[in-house]
Order: sequence, then structure tokens, then C-alpha cells
Amino acid sequence: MLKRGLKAVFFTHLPLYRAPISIYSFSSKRYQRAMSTSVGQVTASLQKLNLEVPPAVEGSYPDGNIVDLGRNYITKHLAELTGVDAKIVFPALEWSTTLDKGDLLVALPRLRLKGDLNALAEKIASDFPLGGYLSKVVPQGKFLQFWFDDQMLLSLVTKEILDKGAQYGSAPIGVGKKIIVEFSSPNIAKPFHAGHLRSTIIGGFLSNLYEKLGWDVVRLNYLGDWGKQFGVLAVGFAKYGSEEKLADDPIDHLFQVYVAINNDIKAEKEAGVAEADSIDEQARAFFKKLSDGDQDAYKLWAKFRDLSIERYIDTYARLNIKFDSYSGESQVPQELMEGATKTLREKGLITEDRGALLVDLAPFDKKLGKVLVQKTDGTSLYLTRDIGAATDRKAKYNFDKMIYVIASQQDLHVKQFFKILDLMGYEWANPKKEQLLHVNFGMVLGMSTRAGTVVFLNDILNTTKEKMLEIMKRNEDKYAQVEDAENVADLIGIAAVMIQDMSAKRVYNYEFSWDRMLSFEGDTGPYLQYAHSRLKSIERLAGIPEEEYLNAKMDLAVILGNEPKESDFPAEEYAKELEAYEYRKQKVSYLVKVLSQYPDSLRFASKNSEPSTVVTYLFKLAHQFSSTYKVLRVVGEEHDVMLARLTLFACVRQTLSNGLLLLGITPVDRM
Ligand SMILES: NC(=[NH2+])NCCC[C@H](N)C(=O)O
Repeated sequence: MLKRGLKAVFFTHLPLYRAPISIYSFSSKRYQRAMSTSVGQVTASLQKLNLEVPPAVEGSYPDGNIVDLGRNYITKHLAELTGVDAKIVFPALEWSTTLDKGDLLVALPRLRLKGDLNALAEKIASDFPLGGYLSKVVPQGKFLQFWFDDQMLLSLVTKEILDKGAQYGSAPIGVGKKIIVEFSSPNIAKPFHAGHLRSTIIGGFLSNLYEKLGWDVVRLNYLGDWGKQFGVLAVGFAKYGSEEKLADDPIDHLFQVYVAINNDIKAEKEAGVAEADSIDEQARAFFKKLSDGDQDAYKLWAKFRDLSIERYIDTYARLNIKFDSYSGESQVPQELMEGATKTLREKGLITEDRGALLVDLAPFDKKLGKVLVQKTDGTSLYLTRDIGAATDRKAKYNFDKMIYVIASQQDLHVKQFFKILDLMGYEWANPKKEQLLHVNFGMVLGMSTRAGTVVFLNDILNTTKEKMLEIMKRNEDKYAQVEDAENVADLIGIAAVMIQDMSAKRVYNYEFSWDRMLSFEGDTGPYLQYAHSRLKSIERLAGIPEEEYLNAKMDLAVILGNEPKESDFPAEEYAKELEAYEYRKQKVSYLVKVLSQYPDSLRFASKNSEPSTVVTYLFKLAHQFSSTYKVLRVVGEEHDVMLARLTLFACVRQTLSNGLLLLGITPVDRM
């Protein structure tokens, strides 16, 4: 099953680097605090390498991001050579689209320079001090390409990765700020559908990401645990419920009960049972009792909820997700919803229609239309509960930012309640403040498990695991060697589901395909897991203690081996040797470049709330590793060469591991 033929793609595309200032927006005081602990370390490394310490442009983070260090260096000298302010130069330094176009580039028109820019590009390129940071500056029309010095990048990046370990890539951007990430939010007694799956995966990732960027993150699950459906469930439970089954598997049992009683409701409707005697009426009456605070009704409801949550906790743990709060629609204080309608009324935004209360949003935005905020019987609505919940959270947590991870199908709903909060006059709901954010996503097409209906996340994960085990068993010899195959299958399966979900931009729909996602070839979760386990095995097979190789001196000449000398070879062979050497050199150089880009990729991902940015990065890293490893063997080389190569691959493994964990995937060491 474990094919060696991993695809070698080395010119994968990177997103263009744009307007970096906004993603680093933190006050300079906070920045100073964050910087004060680590500036010494970097300065020391730079001095050792005889590199000048360029001034840190506000918003750069040279300690945790070597590319930023390079940006600062280029900014300083480009500002000097052109007379353009550093504040304009820094954000104009963009990522190159491919690794063969250098590391950073600048379009001179972006510096607002006038005159013959082609000639100016030539002049700057020839005057630019390389200073140990750069190997060359190449003019390309009105553009300048900056190439980092390979040895500089190798020394600084590997040191950075080894020093920071699991923290490589993090930056104190959000220190002192609080963010609420609301995600997953399934409905009790109803199926856990693809929308919940995606919300769980994307929300889990965003929470981890913000944490890595220094934010204080509150993970919040807003359960669908209120509404008439609980009346239906209570009536159903009296008829079909079993305490034993409830205790054994509450999520499944409640769903079965819900299905059974809904069938009865349907049958009643068809038979034309009188409203007063119907299940529907009993359900309504139960929910009314519950809303009015009846103790017995409350106890039953609380039991359903508590038992369900207990199960949720275990399943989310399989995905390394732990919620700080299981809130829900039931938890929204009545006063807050009443207060909201009162405020809206005072602002003259409420219209009444036969006892129901409406807000007309059309004058502000045609597409938002008219919305119901209170029903005739006075009970609340999904929308009103969201309004109340948001104000409640602001009071409780005083967040600086709140993200809702909800499917695109609810775009309108979210726009409506965001608009109402804004109309109510809350500063934090003002769209200009960008404190409320809806992270939406497209649909999953064709998802079903073996059992048919997806009742909860567990079903999806169990089915994936079974399928993964089957695939693993096809290779008997390999399978016999895997310890704890069940667990490994589970972890690879989870990676398969997650990577499939996060590979493309989140707004797109995708087709759920077992075959594709479980494949070890192509850009899949199993492929990334395989890359990680291979990296682990390199270290294992070398049989050298970590303490020894993690202190190796990272010398490019040692890693590459001696450059072939013409005198040592017959002419024909020499050409071949030289070509192989150059190829190896390019591979290593690109691998180090990719390693250095990890911190940037996290910041891009946070800017657009886009997990695919990190997934794309990890594939690029895995491909680059795979093609480099082919020409850079470890075992059998001289000791110091082995040590240096091991260190390089250890850095790749650390970065891959950090990225996988960030996505919510536990990397496997053997498979
Ligand atoms: N604040 C929110 N409305 N969050 C989304 C809740 C999703 C809802 N429980 C559903 O399944 O559709």
C-alpha cells in the first residue's frame, strides 16, 4: 500500500503576497512586549553570521519569521536607494509566484517612482548591497527579484525551527486579545449533517490558528437544543424511549425516537386526526411548559442535553477538539431577547402584523427583506436567539472578535442578524470594526456512510476507519508490521476526511469521495501522513541519538557533499556529476525556502480564514521533501554529512507535524 512513487512537484504556486500590514495589526506597545523576550536570540544569531540587524518595520515579526527578517533588510536598503519611505516599501515586497523567481519581488510602480523604471531596476540591482542576506538581485523589466542567500536561510531557518519546535510558525500577533470561535453547533436529536462536519473541521482549525497567533481563544458550541422539536422528542420518548438505551447511546437513541415519532405525526396528518388530540399539540404543550419553567419538563430536557453533550465531548476528542463552552439556543436569556425587541421598537424599526413583530431590513439592503423577530404566541425564533446570544457573549466575554463558522446556506440569516445588531447601535457590530465575522463554506455532495444516515460524527469517523483498515489489510506483509493498526487506521482516516475538506477554498462545494480521499497518491490526507511517517523512519533508521544530530552545524557544503572537481573525473562523467550536484543544490535550496515560508502561510490563512492556504503549503512541503530525499540519502554517508542531513529532515518533520496538528490531525510515526 505504501507506494514510493510520490509525485515530485517543485514549482507549485504560492499565493501572491499582498498588503501584509493589515495582518500584523497590533499596537506598538503590544508589539514591543512580544518582541522583548526574543530579540536577543535573533540578534545573537545574526552577529554570529556577521549579518547586520535591520530595523524592524512596524508590523514585521523578524524573530519568528525569517522571511520578515529578509523583508526588513531589503526594506532598509531599498528605502535608502530610492528615498521611498520604509512604510511604503515593506508592504510592496511580495511573494514570488514560484520558487524559480526568487524569494521576494517588488514592482517599482508600487513604490510610486517615476521615470524610466526599467533603467532604475537595473541600477538598483547593481547597487544593492547583498550583505550576506541575499545571493542576488535580479532586474526584470520594472520588477526586482530578491534571492535569499542559501547558507543564510539554511542557518537561520533550521535554528529557528529547532529552537521553537512545536511553536515554530507562531507569532504574538493577537496577544491580549480575545476571540470567540463558534463552530460545529449540531442539533440534539437531529442528524449531524455535512454542514456540521465542515463547521467542525474549519472551526477547529481556525481556533488552533488564532491560538498560535497569540489570541485568547474561546471555542464555543452553540447547540440546537431548543424549540418545538423538544416537545416532539418528549412525547416520542414517553412512547418509544428506553432509559437503558438512552444511557448506552443517547445520540443514536434520541434520533431513533425522533424518527419514530415523526412518522407517527405524518401518519396522523394523513389520517386527519383532530388538532386538539394530535401529537403535535402535545408537543406544543410540552414545549410551552418547558418555556414556562416547569420542573419535570426541564428535568427531562436537561437529561437529553447532558447525556448528548457527554458523548459529543468524546467524539470531538477524536478530532483533538475541546470546547470551552457548550452553549446553545436554550441558553439565551429571555431578558436579552425582550430587551432586543424593546431597543428595536425604540429605534422605530419594529412593525406589527397581527401580533407578530417584524423588522424591515429592505431600506438598508434590499436583499435582506423583512424578518420576523417575535411570533404571535410570544415565543422566540432562531434569529432572535442569535441576536440575544451575541449580546450575551459580548457581556460575558468582552471579545475583540467573534467568528461564526456556518454554512453558506445560512448567509442570509447571518447577514440579517449582523445587520440588526448593527442597527441596534452596538459599536462592536459595526461592520467597519470587523469584529463579527461569518466564515461560510460550501456544501458536501454525496456524503453517506455504510449505515445510510449519518447520525453523528462518530459514524463518519468509524466508517472511514473501517475503510482505511480494509485498504491497509490489502498489503498483508506491511499490515503485519504495523503496531496498533486500529489506531493508525483511525488517524489516517481522520486525516483523509479533514484534508479532503480543507484542500480547496472553503466556499466551494465538493464531492465526498471515499476512493479519492483514502488514496495514498495525489494530494490526500494519507499522503501527508505517509510523508510524516517516512520522515520519522529516516530518523529511526539512522540510529543516531537526537541530541547529536540536532546540534549539527548546518553547513550547506556539508549537506551537499563536495562539489565535483574536473580533475577527478573523465570529461563525460564530470559533466554528469556536476549536473547531479547542481540538481541536489537546487533541491536543498528550494526545500529550505519552503521551510522558511511556514510562518507566512499561517498569517495568510488567518487573513482570509482559509484552511486551504495551510493545506496547500503542506503539500508543497511534502512534495519538496519527497523529491529532495531522492537525491539526498542519509544512511551510508559520512558521519557529519549524515548529521547535517538528518537535521534538515528533522526540521521538515517538525514543520509538517506543526501544520498537521494545526489542522487538527495527529501525525502518525509509522504506518
Ligand atoms: N449562531 C448560529 N446560528 N450558529 C449556527 C447554528 C447551526 C444550527 N444549529 C443548524 O444546525 O443549522
